[in-house]
Formats: sequence, structure tokens, C-alpha cells
Amino acid sequence: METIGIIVNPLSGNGRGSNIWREIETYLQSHHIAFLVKLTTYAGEATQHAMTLIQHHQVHQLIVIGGDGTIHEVVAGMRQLALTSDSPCSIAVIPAGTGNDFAKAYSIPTHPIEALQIALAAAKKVQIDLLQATNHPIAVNSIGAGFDGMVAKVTNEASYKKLLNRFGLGKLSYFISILRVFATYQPSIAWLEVDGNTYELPNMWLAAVANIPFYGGSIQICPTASPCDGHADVVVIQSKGRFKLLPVLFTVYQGKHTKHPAVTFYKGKSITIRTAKPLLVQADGEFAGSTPVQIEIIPAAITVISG
Ligand SMILES: Nc1ncnc2c1ncn2[C@@H]1O[C@H](COP(=O)(O)OP(=O)(O)OP(=O)(O)O)[C@@H](O)[C@H]1O
Repeated sequence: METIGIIVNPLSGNGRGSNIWREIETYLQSHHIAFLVKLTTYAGEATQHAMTLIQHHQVHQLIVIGGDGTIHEVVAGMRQLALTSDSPCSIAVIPAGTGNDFAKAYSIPTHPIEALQIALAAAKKVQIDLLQATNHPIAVNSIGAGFDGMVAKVTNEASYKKLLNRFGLGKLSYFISILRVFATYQPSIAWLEVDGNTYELPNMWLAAVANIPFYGGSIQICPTASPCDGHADVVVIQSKGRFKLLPVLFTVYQGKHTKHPAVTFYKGKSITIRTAKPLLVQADGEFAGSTPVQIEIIPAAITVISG
């Protein structure tokens, strides 16, 4: 069996990453499975770890123990190498984060040993598209501007994220942030371009480009999004008044908001979001600058080991 590369964010899920790694290390050692492990010591280091493991240690499979932010960084490293060399490497995940939307989209169990067994068996591999944003990072899950950019920022800075993670309730931190931002958010005019067609969007709350159905800890924002179709799904929410959006707020977790008049969907390969004033942008739940943002789909860009 080939040596596998493992990247651990010990701080993901407020320390869950570290605890899960101890469990996984014991399992690998007791089963005599060869591995090389790299732990992140600062934000952004997972990208470098991925490149080192692929380039210098020739690993063909990376297992990420972390959340969506860590996966986001690892994929950036895989993509950088794929642009310059032919280094086939797949990615598997042992979810240890707060939202774990990537794991949910690829049916990866939350139980660490079960997720590891799926990674080791590598029975089901899928080629997935990526979202490449100009002047912004690459994304695996989604890129959004407006309300969700603000929610990502508020959540990542919130003290309750740490507290709730301690009790295994990390996903609730996104919901609390949604309610906080919802109370004060002011919509604005935006222009969305999808494959050359421009749409004016008055009173835009959010415009999100989705590669998978979920974001923000299992919110089914784009139920029909598929990472394997060579297209991105775009969801736009527009409303003059905030109270009209309450039904959306309470049905979006089940993906039952799709028929609400405030919600519109688009599909395309090349998407631009422009706004009258700069709005915050999130990429895979991490702060990623502000609008304008231009996104291209990179079809079948990386291989994911799914459950
Ligand atoms: N040693 C470290 N010190 C500080 N920050 C780190 C360190 N290692 C990784 N990070 C940063 O932590 C951020 C969050 O990590 P991650 O996404 O894995 O966990 P999470 O926020 O709990 O989960 P999720 O993204 O699923 O909600 C990443 O963007 C990464 O840059």
C-alpha cells in the first residue's frame, strides 16, 4: 500500500481536529498503515503542506482532518500543482470542522474511523468541478457575496463559535450569526452576469455561486447544485423588506425555499457579481475580500473520495 499524506488542522472545530487525529493515528499505527502527517500551525499553511506532500513526497492521496476552511486551503495547493505538473492526487476528508458541508455533500460519515475506512478503501472516486474566482481564492463548495459574506465574517469572529463547538453544536453558530446579520442587513442593487447575460438585481440580499447544495453548516441553499455537471448554480435572494424573508429563513435548511418569490436560480459556467458598493465575499465559509467577483467553473478539476 502506498504512503498516504495526512493534513491535520488541530484547531478545527475548536480542537476536535486534534482529538480526532489522536484517534486516527492510533488506528493507523495499530493497522501498520504507512502515512506522512503534517499539522497546521497557522492559517494558510495547509496549502503549503499539500504541495510539499504531493511534490516532495509523491503522495497520491491526501486525507484532510479539518473543516471546510482547511479543505479549501488543501485544494488550492492541489490545484496550483495541477496547473504546472501532472501529479494525480485525490482528496479524502475526515470531518473535524464546524460546518462540514463538504463532508455532507460527498456522503462522508461524521464518525472518524468510518470516514478513515472510506478514505483507505477509496472505492468511490468522483471528479469534481472547482470555482475559480479572479483575484479571490479557488473554492470547492461555494462563493457568495452580501448577506452570506457577512455571516461568514461574523461567525468566524464570534466567541460563541468556540463555545458551541465545545458542546458539539458548532453548526448552531452559523444560525445565530444569520439571525444577528438578518436583524440589521441592508440590501443593495447588484448586477449578475451569467454566461454573457446581465441581470439587474434591486434589493439584493445575497448572490451565491454553489458547487454543492450546502453551505453554512447544512443550509440547503441550492438543492440542485452538482459538483460534477460542469456548471455552477447561482442563487439570488432579493427583498425590499426583511420580514418577507422570514419564510425563506426557516425553510432554507430543508431546501424548501426554492419556490419563494424572493428566490431566483441561475446556472452557468462564467459568473460575475458587481455591486454599487463593495460587499463582503465568502469562499467556502472563509472571508475572501469584497465585490466585484468574477467566477469561472473549472470542470472535473480534482478527484474526491466519496462515501
Ligand atoms: N494552527 C492554526 N492556527 C490558526 N488558524 C489555523 C491554524 N490551522 C488552520 N487554521 C485556519 O483555521 C481556519 C478554520 O479551519 P476549519 O475550516 O478547518 O475549521 P472550522 O472553521 O472549525 O470548520 P468549518 O470551516 O467547517 O466551519 C482555516 O481557514 C485555517 O486557515
